[in-house]
Formats: sequence, C-alpha cells, structure tokens
Amino acid sequence: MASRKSSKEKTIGVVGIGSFGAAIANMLAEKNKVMVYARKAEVVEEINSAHQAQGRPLNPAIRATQDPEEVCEACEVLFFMVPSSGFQDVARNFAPFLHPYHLVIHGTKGLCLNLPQGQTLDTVKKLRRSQLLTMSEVIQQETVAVRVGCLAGPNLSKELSQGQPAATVIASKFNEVILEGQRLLRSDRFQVYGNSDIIGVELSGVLKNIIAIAAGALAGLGLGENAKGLLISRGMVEMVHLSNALGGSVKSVIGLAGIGDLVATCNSENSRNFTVGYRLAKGETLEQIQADMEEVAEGINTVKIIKAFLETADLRAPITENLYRVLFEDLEIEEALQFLMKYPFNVDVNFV
Ligand SMILES: NC(=O)C1=CN([C@@H]2O[C@H](COP(=O)(O)OP(=O)(O)OC[C@H]3O[C@@H](n4cnc5c(N)ncnc54)[C@H](O)[C@@H]3O)[C@@H](O)[C@H]2O)C=CC1
Ligand SMILES: O=C(CO)COP(=O)(O)O
Repeated sequence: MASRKSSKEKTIGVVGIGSFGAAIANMLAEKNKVMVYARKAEVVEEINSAHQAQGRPLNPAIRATQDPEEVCEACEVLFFMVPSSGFQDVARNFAPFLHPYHLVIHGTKGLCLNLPQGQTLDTVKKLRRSQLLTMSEVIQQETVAVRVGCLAGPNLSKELSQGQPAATVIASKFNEVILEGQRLLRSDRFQVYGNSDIIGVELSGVLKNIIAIAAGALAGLGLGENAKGLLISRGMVEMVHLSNALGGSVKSVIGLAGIGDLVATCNSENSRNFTVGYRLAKGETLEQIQADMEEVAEGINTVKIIKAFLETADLRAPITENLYRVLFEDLEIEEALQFLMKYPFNVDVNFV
C-alpha cells in the first residue's frame, strides 16, 4: 500500500502517555516528529508547556493533543500505549478516524473481554478463546486498521528512560510493520527484532506478568535464587502451554518477548507486577496494594481472565491457579507454595 507522505514529513503518533508511552515517545522523538494523544486537558497542557507528562520529562519537540482526529490526520503510524482496561474505549474513540493505510503498533501487555453487553467476567465465570482478545484483536475488531503490530520484550520503562541498553520485538503478520517499527525505534541503545507470530508475542508479554507476581511473592518471603530458578523455568513451561492453547507458538515464548521479559520482570523491583507479589508476601492485602498503586499491574486482571479460560480448556496451569486463590480467595502464599512443591510435575520439559 502506498504511503501518503514522504518519510521526511512523517509525524509518529503515541496514544497514552503513562510510563511506557513516555519512554517510547522519547525514543521515537530522537529521529521523528511525535504527536501524543492524552485524554486529559491538563496533561496536554503540561506536555506542550512544561515538556513533561505527569512529571516524566519529554523531548521538547513532542506536541500533544486531546483530539484523536488530529492525531490520525497527522500520523500514519500510531503507537497505542494504554493499559488493557482502557484499550477498547481508546480503539472506539480512534475508529472513526483510522483508515486502512494507518499502521498501528501497540505496547499493551494485557487482555480484553469479548462478551455481549451487560455480561462481565463475574457473571460468565468461564471464558472460551473467542471471548478473550489480545490487543491486536481489539484493534481489528473495533477499527478498519489492517496493518497491526505489537511491541513486546524486556522493556522496563524506567531503564529505557535512563537510556540503558535494551531490545524489543515488533511482531506483525505484515513485514512492512516490522520494518517500519525497526526503522523508527532502532538505535545504538535499542535493538529491535522481528517476529511474524503476533499472537504468540502478545501472549508472552501478557502471561509473564502472572509469573512476575509469583516471583515478587517468593522474594517477599525471603526465598533464594534456587526457588526463583524453579519458578522461572516452571513458569515458562506454563506460559508455553497457555500460549499454545490460545493460538501462540512455542518459539515466541522461548524468545526475547517471552523468556527475555520473564527474566527481566521476575528480577526487578521496577516491575509493578513483581511489586504486587512482593507486597502481598509482606502481608498487605490486594485491596491495600491497588489503592495506592498509581500505575497498572496488568497481571492481576490477567490471572482472573486466564483462570476463567482454564474452566473451558483441557489444561492445567498450577502457578496461575494457585496465584488466583492467593489473590482472590485468601489462600496464604506459603500454602500455595507448599501445594506447588507437592504438585506432580514429573517431566522437566514436555513441549519440544
Ligand atoms: N511501564 C513499563 O515498564 C511497561 C509497560 N508495558 C505495558 O504498557 C501498558 C501501559 O503501561 P504504563 O504506561 O506503564 O501504564 P501507566 O499506568 O503508567 O499509564 C497508562 C497511561 O494510559 C492512559 N490511559 C488509560 N486509559 C486511557 C484511555 N481510556 N484513554 C486515553 N489514555 C488512557 C493513562 O492516563 C496513562 O497515561 C500496559 O499494558 C503495560 O503492561 C509494557 C512494557 C513496559
Ligand atoms: O512488561 C514490563 C517490562 O517489560 C513491565 O512490567 P510491569 O508491568 O510489571 O512493570
């Protein structure tokens, strides 16, 4: 499909300017003009006048607007960087202004529900695959955008903002999306790999959040590196089986977006998901933790969604199932750990 503007004129859109959106907007602004969409007038004003978003410094060349039409008119390439909880609303707001020539890449590591109006996870309790959506599926369901991609990998936003070296995966069925993502983001501090298995890459980023919560809990209990190694390897096996059941390939889970991100988030106090597990193990309740966490920990909702999917799938996912009971049914973390230690996992690797 022919591009409407020469690359010199291109402005890149960033939709959502939280911690990851800000890090990516700054990286894009090194080589391109960037226009940010923020829903709140005060955030737009803060970006345009103080060159920061909720206190996070932004490249002074980045401009912001509250108008989705202006972003879609100015930008052919859009990076959607909002949490899954707001993703369907954002896609619907942008839908009237998106055209098949737009290229949309998202960085969201969560899932949405595809239920008839009026139904919720609490009412249905069980989910079939068709009732849950990755973000690329949301974009395709809500808009006419065709060339869709995702960005996933070990990308803790704090480290990216500090300019530390990192790498990511751009996944898409369309090679041109991968090439454009690489062209826009690649630098001497940021390597960008390509992958055509978009569902597998999205699911890798989504599912590792579950294991990151569990890793935080082990750290909070004061357990050592042997226990962490056990969790990460069993977590990876669980991710492989879940991803496979949901339509992703094994290869993506054992790549940068899977094992790479799993290692980064299971070891970092900068991970919100890790922090949730850590604080739970230190005795706080989920309600207390959520009440004072300003940023999203996608893994909490993902555990709920995957637990409901397990009700219809012929599959066991013991880490997810036990974490669900810890988060939502008052199972003590120590009891969950005992259960896992006694679980009859007797084959080390059963997926290759
Ligand atoms: N922070 C990180 O290190 C990384 C985050 N991610 C993923 O990126 C996504 C976003 O995460 P963060 O930026 O960290 O979250 P955040 O909580 O820091 O920011 C989310 C941003 O989205 C905006 N937003 C929420 N609902 C919106 C709506 N309906 N319309 C417009 N804007 C809306 C919020 O105002 C906020 O600016 C999550 O799915 C997360 O898993 C992925 C890789 C790294
Ligand atoms: O996905 C991330 C880094 O790759 C960020 O993880 P958290 O959402 O747990 O902070």
